[in-house]
Amino acid sequence: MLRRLNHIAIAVPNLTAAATLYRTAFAMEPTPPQALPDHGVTVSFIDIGNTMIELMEPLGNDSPIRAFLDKNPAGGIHHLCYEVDDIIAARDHLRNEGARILGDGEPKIGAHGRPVLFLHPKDFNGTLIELEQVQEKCEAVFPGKTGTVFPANLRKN
Ligand SMILES: CC[C@@H](C(=O)O)C(=O)SCCNC(=O)CCNC(=O)[C@H](O)C(C)(C)COP(=O)(O)OP(=O)(O)OC[C@H]1O[C@@H](n2cnc3c(N)ncnc32)[C@H](O)[C@@H]1OP(=O)(O)O
Ligand SMILES: [Co+2]
Repeated sequence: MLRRLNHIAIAVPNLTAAATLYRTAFAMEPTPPQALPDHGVTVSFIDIGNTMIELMEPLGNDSPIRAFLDKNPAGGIHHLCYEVDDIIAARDHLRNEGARILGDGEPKIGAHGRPVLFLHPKDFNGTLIELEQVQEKCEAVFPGKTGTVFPANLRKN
């Protein structure tokens, strides 16, 4: 079911400081900050070739990463994002296997303009998992919305 690792997400208390760290320490250029109010985060991505790093800062009072940062004030690895061919088929299979799908169970458009879902970390060895549908099937899940917010420099397919 799983294809490539799309990104590793790191929750950070300050996105500007984290971007500066990656720029100076690793000579990598993060994408400009992208505010995603529907997800309660502001993100920057760093393409390292075989995957991406997602730096995330809380946005708004109800940010889903707020409690995580309260427990890890300096930041930390927050989730892994795997690509899948068909997010609805993956969700239904995982639900049948007993996994909890977070939120209302319906995919939302993620940072790359593709449908995403999250799986409860307690069902996956303490690891929060994001599933992201690969580009070619997006149109079937969200007609007309494919690629609307996906930065051209991060398109893989
Ligand atoms: C930018 C868009 C998108 C993309 O396209 O890339 C994103 O990445 S958005 C990223 C942010 N969005 C989300 O994380 C959505 C899904 N997350 C959630 O629904 C919640 O964060 C959560 C996973 C249900 C946790 O809820 P929270 O209220 O923060 O904590 P709880 O107390 O309910 O946690 C229960 C339990 O789980 C442990 N936990 C929490 N977060 C993580 C984590 N990231 N990794 C591993 N474990 C985690 C938490 O410690 C609790 O454990 P116990 O203390 O043992 O009870
Ligand atoms: Co993510």
